[in-house]
Amino acid sequence: MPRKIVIVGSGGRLGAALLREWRERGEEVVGFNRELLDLGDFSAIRERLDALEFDVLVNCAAQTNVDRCECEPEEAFRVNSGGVAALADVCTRKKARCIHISTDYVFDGTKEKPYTEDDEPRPISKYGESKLSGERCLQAVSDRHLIVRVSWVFGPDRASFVDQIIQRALTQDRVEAIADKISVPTYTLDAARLLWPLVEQPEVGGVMHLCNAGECSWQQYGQHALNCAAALGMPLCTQHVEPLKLAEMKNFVAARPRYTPLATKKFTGITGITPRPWTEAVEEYVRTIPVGGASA
Ligand SMILES: NC(=O)C1=CN([C@@H]2O[C@H](COP(=O)(O)OP(=O)(O)OC[C@H]3O[C@@H](n4cnc5c(N)ncnc54)[C@H](OP(=O)(O)O)[C@@H]3O)[C@@H](O)[C@H]2O)C=CC1
Ligand SMILES: Cc1cn([C@H]2C[C@H](O)[C@@H](COP(=O)(O)OP(=O)(O)O[C@H]3O[C@@H](C)C(=O)[C@@H](O)[C@H]3O)O2)c(=O)[nH]c1=O
Repeated sequence: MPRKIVIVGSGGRLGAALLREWRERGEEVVGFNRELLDLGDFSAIRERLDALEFDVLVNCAAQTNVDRCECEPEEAFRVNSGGVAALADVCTRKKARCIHISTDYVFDGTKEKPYTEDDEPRPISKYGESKLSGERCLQAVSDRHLIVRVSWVFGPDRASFVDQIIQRALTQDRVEAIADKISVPTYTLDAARLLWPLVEQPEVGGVMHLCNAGECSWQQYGQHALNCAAALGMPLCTQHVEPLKLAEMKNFVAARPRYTPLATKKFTGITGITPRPWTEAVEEYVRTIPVGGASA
């Protein structure tokens, strides 16, 4: 029987990539962007989705502005937790599977080895708390549903740290990034390829970590992006990313965890696939950016 897939958050960085990539594979995929479906409007969620037939719903929508979540926790919980509960309810009633995207920010970052799915989440920001609460809403209704935690998402559908750092180096002599905060980038086009086997395995539920391989600081991530841009002949004003300390980021409202690489052993055990290194993914992505500069 052909699968019908709904993507919620199809206007975002990850959701837009999943919609396009999976449609290109010939899959039947319907997307809801924020205009079509507001996650804070629980009755609209019921009305829109009850009227649709689908087998799998992938939720990529979230309030992802970490500092805004800290200042507006009610909105953060309404969208990142209440909205997820409403989606889970619709999916459970329709006997559809919900694949919900979550984050490395559910962890406090005090560990010294990559976080596994068995590690206890302990968020240190309202964003992290609201995302963990969303996970728990999903887990409360059915263990058929799947939570996929990703980290440092980048890709062609919305500018992110890679684009910002290249843009800065194209216009400024000095570029800085935080050197004492470590995680793993996740390329949206790789995520589209890697998530597909999980869509095809309805028996896989619970929590799963998924990101590219390796780990880096924000400075190393930015430095690699600049190395790739320089190798492509982009007219950079500087090719070096200077180190900053997390404690120096006085404009950050929310606390950020220091060390949140995600271990992907469980994913590899289930699918037989090892994600490629983040360095290769960044290199491929930077090649797609026009030589004149990154998108805004
Ligand atoms: N970005 C990252 O580095 C990381 C992201 N994640 C998680 O991955 C997922 C995808 O993130 P990503 O694609 O990068 O983020 P984006 O911010 O690009 O996408 C999120 C989408 O959700 C939409 N949205 C926000 N509020 C609402 C609402 N009330 N109702 C409906 N839609 C809403 C946004 O709308 P609009 O287009 O109007 O902004 C946006 O299109 C999220 O669950 C996020 O928590 C996890 C780890 C890292
Ligand atoms: C990394 C960095 C960011 N910034 C700025 C850029 C941006 O405006 C602001 C916050 O940066 P980021 O958005 O990259 O960082 P942050 O908001 O912490 O990003 C998070 O997003 C959420 C959705 C997640 O789930 C996390 O995994 C993580 O990717 O700080 C710097 O000025 N210097 C830096 O070195």
